[in-house]
Amino acid sequence: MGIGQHLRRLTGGADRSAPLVSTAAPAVVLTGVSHGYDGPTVLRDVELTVERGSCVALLGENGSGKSTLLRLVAGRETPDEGTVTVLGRTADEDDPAQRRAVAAVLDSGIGYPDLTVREHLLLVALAHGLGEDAADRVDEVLAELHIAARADALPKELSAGQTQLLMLSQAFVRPPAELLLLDEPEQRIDTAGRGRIAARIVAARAAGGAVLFATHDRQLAHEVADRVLIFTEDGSPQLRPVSDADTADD
Ligand SMILES: Nc1ncnc2c1ncn2[C@@H]1O[C@H](COP(=O)(O)OP(=O)(O)OP(=O)(O)O)[C@@H](O)[C@H]1O
Repeated sequence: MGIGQHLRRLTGGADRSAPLVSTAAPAVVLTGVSHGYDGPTVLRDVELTVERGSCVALLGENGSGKSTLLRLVAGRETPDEGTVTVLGRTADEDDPAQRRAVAAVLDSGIGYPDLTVREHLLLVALAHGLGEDAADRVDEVLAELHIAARADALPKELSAGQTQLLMLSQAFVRPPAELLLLDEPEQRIDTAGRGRIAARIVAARAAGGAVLFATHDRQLAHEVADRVLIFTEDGSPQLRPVSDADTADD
């Protein structure tokens, strides 16, 4: 399938008449959120507000619930109890207004095995309305994240780190997101690449976006976040200033 067909499938059903996302509401509000799967409760009575222009790093050991919280905010899961609102609306990844406002990189699955790196990014740029500026924007992001040399490669031809860079590039090639959700963006990325990702997160905040990201890299948290949400075994993460990042078990 070519990029044109993918684009028609991606945008064909979009509801362009959807009301604009509220400009006054905080980027994210969790109220009394509890959630679990088949076993013990993973998140318990979570309260969290993330304002626009701020960045919260989610810290905690493996299995403590960081990805679960991100999926709830992305509207990919519905909490067992409580409410999750994004820009004033109930979190829902199928809400067209939220699809425009939220950029989420939560897993490493590449969407289109038959599209090259450049075509992936072009598809995202066009789907977000960049029109005739799309190709230039793609070139900028390819250069900025140092993957231009692999622009014509298919996903199966990429290294693990290059795959991660492609995933992250999709969040940066579109117009600045009002909310950026990243699950361990640093994974499989070399030191220089981590610096470039840190710069991108800082730029997203400076443009007025909110950022929520899970990480095992406390240094990255110190560089880009203003607060940390420290996950513990009891499922009730604690919000702290970023200066407390080193108290997390991770
Ligand atoms: N789809 C699922 N079905 C059942 N249990 C799940 C599912 N997803 C996550 N879990 C469980 O929920 C708990 C929290 O998982 P989660 O992925 O949120 O942790 P995490 O903090 O992101 O971990 P890591 O640092 O390893 O990525 C774990 O015990 C995990 O096994």
